Amino acid sequence: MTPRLLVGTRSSPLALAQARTTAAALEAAHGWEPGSVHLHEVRTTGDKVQDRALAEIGGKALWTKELDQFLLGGTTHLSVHSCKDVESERPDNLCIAAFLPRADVRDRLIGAASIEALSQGAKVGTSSPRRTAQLLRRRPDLQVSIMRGNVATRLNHIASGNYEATFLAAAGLDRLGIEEGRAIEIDEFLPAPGQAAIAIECRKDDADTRALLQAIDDEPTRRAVTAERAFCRGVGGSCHSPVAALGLIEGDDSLWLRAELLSSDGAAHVAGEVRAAPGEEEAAGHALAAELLGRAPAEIRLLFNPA
Ligand SMILES: NCc1[nH]cc(CCC(=O)O)c1CC(=O)O
Repeated sequence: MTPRLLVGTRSSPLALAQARTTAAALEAAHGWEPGSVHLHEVRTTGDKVQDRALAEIGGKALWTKELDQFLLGGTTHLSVHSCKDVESERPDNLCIAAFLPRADVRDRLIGAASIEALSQGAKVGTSSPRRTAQLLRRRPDLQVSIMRGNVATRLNHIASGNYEATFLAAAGLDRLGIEEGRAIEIDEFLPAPGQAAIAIECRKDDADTRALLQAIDDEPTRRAVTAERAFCRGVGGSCHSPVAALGLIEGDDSLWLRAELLSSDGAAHVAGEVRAAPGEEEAAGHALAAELLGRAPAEIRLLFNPA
């Protein structure tokens, strides 16, 4: 069977699960035979480098560059990404044409019943500057060291005692059918911008694919993530910055955006919130970014590069 569409995806188990979900959503929305959307697996820079903190590599577009090349070269029609891993500044000729309905936005703590229950000075593994800062803010005694690899690798590190605990996104664990860990409430650990959302990109000038993707776009997720990403762009943040943001749609249809910036060791912290009417998400994200940067002490400001 000739594929209707070719979907670019990374080949980690989580990426493949997300790509299959996307393919199934497209097939269902358009009444296509199951299996008519095909996957094209792509290895990204982020997949190739396993031994260093990604922040150390410092490169941009670690999880997207190679997928973009297949998309822009016309091999694939669309790319499926964990929205959290998609830089807030993207190539001009690409667009996020659909978001799948967002999953559980919380982080789960693996290896301990709660943050308080971690032993004094425990070694906690994560490569996320946000999780590191949020954790040290509550538990400055802990020793945070870099932990990388896919979800299974990270769980193995805990099982084998290399680290006492780690954090993983509930969304990723759920998509892999893994029940381990305790969810940390968002008041305690505000998630990363875009966490738990799946972003589907295509070429801006590919009207056919855009129309097909329009059918599976989830409006509440789009509104929330648009505000979170605008906030992130406004502060000049990346996956290397201790930044958190979460939008929620409220009963009156307004968007409630909460965000925080931290210093690397969590000692300094600024947080704020804003509400936005439909269509104002982008502006609200930018306004909150300016407000928080304006209030942030120097040790936070130096971590960000506002435009
Ligand atoms: N940075 C890696 C990454 N990108 C997306 C997810 C999980 C799924 C999601 O947030 O959508 C993860 C792993 C994790 O943070 O546990």
